[in-house]
Formats: sequence, structure tokens, C-alpha cells
Amino acid sequence: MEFRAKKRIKLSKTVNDVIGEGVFATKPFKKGDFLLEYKGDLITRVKHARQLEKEYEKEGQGSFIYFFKYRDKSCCTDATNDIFHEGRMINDAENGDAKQYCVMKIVEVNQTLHLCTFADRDIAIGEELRYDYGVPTLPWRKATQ
Ligand SMILES: C[S@@+](CC[C@H](N)C(=O)[O-])C[C@H]1O[C@@H](n2cnc3c(N)ncnc32)[C@H](O)[C@@H]1O
Repeated sequence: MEFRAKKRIKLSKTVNDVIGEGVFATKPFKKGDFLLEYKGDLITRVKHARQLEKEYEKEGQGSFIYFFKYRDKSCCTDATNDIFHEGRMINDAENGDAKQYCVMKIVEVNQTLHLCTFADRDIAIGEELRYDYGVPTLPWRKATQ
């Protein structure tokens, strides 16, 4: 199963040279609306995901692995090869930051986990979607965006 938007409503485009690309709303959203799924391969062995991360790094490939906990179990979704899904292109903004427009939630459907982003406030056309990656030590958080 895949969560799909009814029509193409998000657009991936460059934010700046440091951040790279991001996802921007091309239609308005209401708080609570479903936005995008972070689509990829679910990995339940975190050790395996860490190895994959190293391999991607060695190959000079960007890594798009989202680590999360569900019912006390650590898992992750690897979207590195899912180049056509924009869910993996959403950038980070700390909770409470003015740029944090959405939240990532884990949705279980038929015993399968889906990482889904939802609007955390009303979103206007042209606003960049960002959620809190949940990692306080991220290097860019110290810099002014
Ligand atoms: C999942 S990707 C998001 C898409 C990415 N911007 C791109 O063009 O491929 C995560 C990467 O985006 C960049 N990034 C995300 N949020 C950022 C932020 N607030 N400030 C600076 N860089 C950010 C970092 O390089 C991070 O490793």
C-alpha cells in the first residue's frame, strides 16, 4: 500500500546551495492534511542500515535513511533508491521553528509501517515543507538558515 496525494501537489526545487533541494507546496493545505509518504525499503536491522550508510558514503551517493522507533523497536526506512518519491526531499526544521510546517508520523496499515508527513499548520502555496528530523546534534542547527 502507498499513501498517494490525489494529484501532484508538491514540487521539489532548490532552496539554496547549502541545503540543496526542498519540497514546496503547490496548493494550500489545512492543518492535519496528509502531505507525503517517506517511501522506501523498511529495514528492521539497524546494524544493516548503518553498513548501507557507509557503502553509500563510499560510493559518493547521498544517503536517505530515516531512523525511527516503533513500539520500542528501532527500525528505519531507506529511500536512497526511491528517486521518484519526493517524501525523502523534505528538509529539517527544529520543532517550534517558524519553518517547521509539518510532522512525520508512523502509520501502521495491515501490519506495515508507513512514514507519513502531515501539515502541522495551515500551509500556503509556495511555502517549503519541513519537519523536525528529531536529531538535536545536526550540524546545520547551529548555523542561521
Ligand atoms: C533527506 S535530505 C533532504 C533533501 C536535500 N536537501 C537534498 O537536496 O537532497 C537531508 C539533507 O538535506 C540537508 N538539509 C536538510 N535540512 C537542512 C537544514 N535545515 N539546513 C541545512 N541542510 C539541511 C542536509 O544535507 C541533509 O543531510
